[in-house]
Amino acid sequence: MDHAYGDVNVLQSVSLTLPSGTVTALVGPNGSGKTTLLRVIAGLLDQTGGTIRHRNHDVVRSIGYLPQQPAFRPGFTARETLSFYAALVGADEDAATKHLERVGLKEAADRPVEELSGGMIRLLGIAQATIGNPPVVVLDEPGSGLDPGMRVHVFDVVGELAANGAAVLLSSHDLELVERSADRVAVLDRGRIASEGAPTEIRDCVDADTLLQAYEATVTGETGTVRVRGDSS
Ligand SMILES: Nc1ncnc2c1ncn2[C@@H]1O[C@H](COP(=O)(O)OP(=O)(O)OP(=O)(O)O)[C@@H](O)[C@H]1O
Repeated sequence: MDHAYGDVNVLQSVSLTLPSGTVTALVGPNGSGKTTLLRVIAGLLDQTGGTIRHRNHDVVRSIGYLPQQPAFRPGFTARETLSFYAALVGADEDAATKHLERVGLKEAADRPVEELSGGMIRLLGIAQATIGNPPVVVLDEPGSGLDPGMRVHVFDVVGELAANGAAVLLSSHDLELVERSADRVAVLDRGRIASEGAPTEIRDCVDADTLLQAYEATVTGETGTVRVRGDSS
């Protein structure tokens, strides 16, 4: 698939298969197009070329999505917020409570969302993305802003979703955690998939010992500079 913002091509000939029961991690430099790709897959942005095919048609909710910066309407508690989303997808209050517990928000369930920390908001976003058990779950940097313990927990939760049959696609800059937890890795570089496969395959491709080494050998560009495509004027 392709995507362009105006006449700036940001995704070019990206082809990705998300098998059920697996976690695929999308990694790549800042500005490489990860968020754009996740938004296209989630149906929030139109692709300018190509097709997306889903195998599951008979479900109330086909895709769950966590945006990079989740935000919730103030004035409601975490539980009320999630119950609202549960009702939208035909799930009940118990499901909302279960999902809050799963992401570690049991004790914060009755706090208004405006009193939650940034990390807690992300956890609520993950609960929101997974309620109704969508067969495809797309998470934009689910571990960002979380403490190390919580980040590992979130990757464990993601692993459980896959174990229950979901196809999960997440973006992350935490290559160590990705190497440990993801079944498959796709390296996006300047809008193209530069490498894709199991972490061991990505490493073997460039004869690297770690995913980080493989990543450094795969992506182009200088460390410390962000490549910007297009003209903002
Ligand atoms: N709404 C927009 N209009 C125009 N250009 C955009 C828009 N959103 C993103 N871009 C550009 O598209 C490119 C890819 O951005 P994107 O947010 O998809 O990257 P990313 O890989 O998710 O980056 P990061 O790791 O920093 O979150 C960048 O060059 C960015 O400047």
